[in-house]
Amino acid sequence: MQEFKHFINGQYVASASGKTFANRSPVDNSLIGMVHEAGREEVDAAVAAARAALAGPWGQLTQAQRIQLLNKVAERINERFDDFLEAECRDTGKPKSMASHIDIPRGAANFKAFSETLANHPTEAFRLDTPDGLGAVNIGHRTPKGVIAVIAPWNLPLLLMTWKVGPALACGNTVVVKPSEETPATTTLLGEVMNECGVPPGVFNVVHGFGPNSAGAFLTEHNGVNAITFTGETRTGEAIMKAAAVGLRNISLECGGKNPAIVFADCDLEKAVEGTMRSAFVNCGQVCLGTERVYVERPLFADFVRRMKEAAAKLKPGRPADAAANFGPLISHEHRDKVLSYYQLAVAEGATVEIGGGVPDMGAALNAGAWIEPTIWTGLADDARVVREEIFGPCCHIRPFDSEEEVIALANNTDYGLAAAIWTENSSRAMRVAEQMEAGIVWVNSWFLRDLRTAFGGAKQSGIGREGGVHGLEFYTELKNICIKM
Ligand SMILES: NC(=O)C1=CN([C@@H]2O[C@H](COP(=O)(O)OP(=O)(O)OC[C@H]3O[C@@H](n4cnc5c(N)ncnc54)[C@H](O)[C@@H]3O)[C@@H](O)[C@H]2O)C=CC1
Ligand SMILES: O=C(O)/C=C/C=C(\O)C(=O)O
Repeated sequence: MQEFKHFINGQYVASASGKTFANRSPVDNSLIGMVHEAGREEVDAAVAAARAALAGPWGQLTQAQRIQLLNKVAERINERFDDFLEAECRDTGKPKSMASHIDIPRGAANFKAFSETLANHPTEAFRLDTPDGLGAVNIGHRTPKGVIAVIAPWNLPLLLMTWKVGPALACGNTVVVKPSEETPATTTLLGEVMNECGVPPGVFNVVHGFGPNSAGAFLTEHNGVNAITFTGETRTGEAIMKAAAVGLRNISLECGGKNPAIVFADCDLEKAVEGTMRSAFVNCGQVCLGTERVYVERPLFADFVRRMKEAAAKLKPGRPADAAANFGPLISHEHRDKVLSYYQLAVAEGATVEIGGGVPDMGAALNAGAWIEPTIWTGLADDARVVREEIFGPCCHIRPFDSEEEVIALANNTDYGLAAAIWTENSSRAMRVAEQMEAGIVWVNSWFLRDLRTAFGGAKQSGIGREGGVHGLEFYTELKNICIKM
């Protein structure tokens, strides 16, 4: 049986308390291994190691040397692709066909993308006139923020953790990562890769555990942490913001969404159905960018619903290694209970269940897993809780609309503002509507098409700040202005 230890100062260490918790497979509830739960002692040690590394060899490296090391990390992840794939799919139950195209390649690419941005980013400079005619020059100088706490979720564990660790390290910071208690494996494995690549001890540290009154809270409350970056639920983001208020530490929050897709009658219907299917059901609907509200122009509505039902009926659940499977389980029984409570609520709120709505019979070998049916509803009111709250499961509500003005108002009628997708062949309309979306990311005729140089983050309750490309520099570095009088 596997044992997941903390990774502190370049070494795997057990918890002094001896406290562990079980990591179970969402596929069949079998025991994957035992995870050590960090107490304050381990969090203190990890933060101390990260602080020491800042002042030690890591702090002495040039930017070019750091970038070289991080490129090596990316290459090593690719060399150990199968190890990462196996670990990620065991923890999450997601199909290997998906993780091998999204999670693991992005896990490696995240270390390269930001290094390139950084290497090509110019320094700000302004010349200032002065009364003596000699002038002054202002030069922007960036330094690392210090020790960054990375609090990561379980839905795309390697991808979302490295999306933060890559830029943090490229900017010269050190990190202490707290992966989700549901998915300890790939973050633990990354420790091995860091050692194999010669990243100095203390630069990358990992502590395992839960949120409140456990590793997550101990880390975010720690006064040796200079800034906190988080992806996960909005309410957790609020708790982290409170912790960060003590000592005025910076935060970057990427939180939930209740993302709309808008399908105009002039769209390419096949592409719109294919894209909306992916956005609602990939990763069993556990993607913060995923679509849970679909608005379809009335002439197309019935046909669109029919096609979505047909496509959803063809989704094939199965074990990660099953090459024919394209639909995994939810992350846990606890999360399935939450999603199923929304399935019941939808019926109570008057939905027509077009397909799904329950738990599939997966057979004796898999029935103990956290399997759930892909579900489509129609007929709910705009103020139904199912239409307003983030469910984070494989489900969406489809509603007709009659005009552009109406659908813009409907799409924006949400507390969240992460992403939106617009399907139309009319590019003027696409731009007009995209500009009016209250969201951090808008896709036109696509979904989850990522260019890592672009800004990523949410409006309203979907987060604070932007990461990606040069935008990450604002969070991961301290900008100092040096004014030189001539
Ligand atoms: N990417 C996203 O937007 C994600 C959204 N979610 C949403 O969150 C819901 C709950 O899932 P969870 O995994 O429980 O999300 P969560 O937001 O509670 O957990 C995410 C991370 O934060 C940590 N954490 C929790 N409370 C904390 C605290 N007080 N201080 C510091 N760290 C803390 C967790 O241990 C985990 O590592 C899901 O049902 C879904 O709606 C979950 C995962 C990802
Ligand atoms: O592509 C990225 O960098 C981030 C994607 C984030 C999600 O899909 C998520 O948080 O669910």
